[in-house]
Amino acid sequence: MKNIAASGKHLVDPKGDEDVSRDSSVLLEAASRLRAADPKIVGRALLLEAMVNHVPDFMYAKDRDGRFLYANQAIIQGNDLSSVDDIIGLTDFDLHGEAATDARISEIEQRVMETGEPDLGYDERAMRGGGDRWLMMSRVPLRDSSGAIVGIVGSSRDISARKASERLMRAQNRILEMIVGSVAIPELMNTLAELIEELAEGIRCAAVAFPPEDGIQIFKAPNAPDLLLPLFEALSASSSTPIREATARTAFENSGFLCFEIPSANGTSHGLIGISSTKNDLSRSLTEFLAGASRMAGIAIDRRRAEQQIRFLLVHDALTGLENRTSLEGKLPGILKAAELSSQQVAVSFLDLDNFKQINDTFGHAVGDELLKEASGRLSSLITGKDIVARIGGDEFVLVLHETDERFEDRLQRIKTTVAQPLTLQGLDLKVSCSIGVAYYPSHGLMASDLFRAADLAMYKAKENGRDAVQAFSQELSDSARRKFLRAEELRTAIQNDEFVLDFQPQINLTTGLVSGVEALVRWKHPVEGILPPSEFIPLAEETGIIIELGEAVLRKACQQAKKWSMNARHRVRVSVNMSPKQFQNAGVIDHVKAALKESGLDPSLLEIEITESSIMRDIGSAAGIMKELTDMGVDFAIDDFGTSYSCLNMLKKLPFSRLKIDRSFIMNTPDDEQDCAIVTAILNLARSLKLQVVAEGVETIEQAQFLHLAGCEHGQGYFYSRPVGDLTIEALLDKQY
Ligand SMILES: Nc1nc2c(ncn2[C@@H]2O[C@@H]3COP(=O)(O)O[C@H]4[C@@H](O)[C@H](n5cnc6c(=O)[nH]c(N)nc65)O[C@@H]4COP(=O)(O)O[C@H]3[C@H]2O)c(=O)[nH]1
Repeated sequence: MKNIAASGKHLVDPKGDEDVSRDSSVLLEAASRLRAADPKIVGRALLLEAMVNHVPDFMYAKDRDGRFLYANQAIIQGNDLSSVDDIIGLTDFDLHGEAATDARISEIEQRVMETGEPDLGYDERAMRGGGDRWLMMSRVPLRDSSGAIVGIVGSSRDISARKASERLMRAQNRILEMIVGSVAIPELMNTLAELIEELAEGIRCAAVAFPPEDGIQIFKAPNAPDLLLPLFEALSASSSTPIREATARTAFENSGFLCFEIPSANGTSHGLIGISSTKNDLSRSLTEFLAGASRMAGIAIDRRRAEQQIRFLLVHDALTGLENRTSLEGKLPGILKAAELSSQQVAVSFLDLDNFKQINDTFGHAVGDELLKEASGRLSSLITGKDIVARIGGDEFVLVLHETDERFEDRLQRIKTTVAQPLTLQGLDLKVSCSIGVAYYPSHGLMASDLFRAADLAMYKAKENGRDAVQAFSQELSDSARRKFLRAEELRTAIQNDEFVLDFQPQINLTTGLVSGVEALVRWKHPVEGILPPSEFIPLAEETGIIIELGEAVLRKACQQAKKWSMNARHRVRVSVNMSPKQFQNAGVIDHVKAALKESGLDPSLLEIEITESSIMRDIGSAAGIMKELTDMGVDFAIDDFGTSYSCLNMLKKLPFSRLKIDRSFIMNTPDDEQDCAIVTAILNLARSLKLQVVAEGVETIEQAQFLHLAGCEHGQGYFYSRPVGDLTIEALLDKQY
């Protein structure tokens, strides 16, 4: 019999038969029954012991003083003991020292014994195996045959794995919450690092983020070692993301950290999470969790950045990063209020790049975008303090300037000059001027909307006056805008009242001297002002969009007249009709032409449409589509005013033109001006090699006609042959040819 009486405790010997503990009546009973040597009971006792020893849970019995009466094999092995004898008579304090006191084991056991209430299913940290080991404890009172509580029976189960996965789950939920809550990136990274450190004892975590601008942000959880810091700080702030990532990864790995990338939706990296453990190797479930957590962190950062971007775009222009109209309209009333209180002036100016549309159309949108960014940069560098520069549309900017020592007019002139400095974009040398209109608070308006209108009007005036200018608002401007508005209304009514008539100017075959075609030219038979030339109303019609309706009316009239002429073989002649850029770019253009041909019954080969280069340049692809559909029907196309705008010779090759009209400005000074003669000759050569016929416009003298004929030009049009005339005069002219 083994006695541990040396420790001064009451002991029981499981094999013993005489020296027994006072509190061990249960076992005494069992012993006495065993003594009776009932083989059945002995067999059952052995079976019971075998069962208890095979259970993986920890099972034990203790006496009222907390001394082990019995412990199964799981406990024996778990405490590095060799046999049950080694534990009998010991207390948890004997086994685990202060840890047992801290775990308040005897307190709980005493309560169970005193109250008789079992203590079931409580999670407790295990006293052995590190802080991550958890047990689920159950304790019930141990009673003797009389029902008296003589000790406690307990069992516990290792739930460390479940606890670990619960921790992972909690961490995962926290990350999900952060995704949903769109938390700020530093908070996300710090929380993430802390969550990771809490997952298991001995984990150290540091995280780095690569902000889109450049540089690096470092986040450390409490246990992350400082040794990583100097390495991260050595990272170059200006390096690109791949370099930052590679350097940070090396820093982590050199310090024995395992690295997880925080991927972004666009395939780059938001940052890295580095992790190491001072205790054991990282478990598989933990590394899997970290890989998942990094991906989730990536989603959280993507989401946060997208939200920031949306918030930014609400008040900023995406291309240039300048404030947008919403922001401007939000701020201006406050600025005006402050100006009122301080009796200051404010300048509200509209700035528009000259010929931007043409540059965009000619060189493409990429160049146009670069130009806008460059102009925005220049404008931003010129404003100070509370001034605002906003982009409110295509190439339209608004500047809100406060009073300074420099006069507003001088500042705006300086801004105009700076914007117009030459620049090189995608290998192209450009110089783009700008037009500025300005209105002053309070003299030109008290409300933001009035000032906007006034500045806009002034800007249009600057454009009208030849661009590259600063124009201040004035009452006269307002009056003329009003007149313009009324004129546009008049134009609309004129279309309803059919006040437009056509004149026709013959085009002459320079070899035969015969009429080869006529150009239809519109005139407004104004009820009060008499016949008005196109220069009086076409620009306004184009500006207001009225040209589309007007153009349709002209097309119909021209087709009807040509049809009428074609009924008489002598008068059969092709009619050229001008089509303005807005009309040509209008979605219904093909239908309009088809309708005019169908209504009149005109043979399409007797219709030629004249368009200018600017009509095409905006979208060569769509122009090609429109032209193809109409040329397939038999309609011809001529390129009008050739050489006067940004020409793209490539388009001549690509688009189905049959004729090219040399602008009057090149013919005007021939044959005296050698340069003009050279240009005309060059155009004729070009047309010849592209198999295009040529019409020279504005032929006024016999010398010009002779020069053109000798140079090989097939057709001429101009006052030398005939001014634009009515249909009857054309008929008379055609009759004369027979
Ligand atoms: N100095 C001079 N001028 C000559 C000579 N020969 C012809 N012209 C003028 O030059 C213009 C030729 O038409 P355009 O270049 O298409 O230029 C046209 C065309 O761009 C536009 N236009 C005329 N009718 C229409 C129309 O129905 N629709 C559209 N969209 N534009 C039209 O108005 C412009 C001016 O038309 P018009 O005043 O009729 O002026 C006509 C014509 O009268 C000449 O020898 N010397």
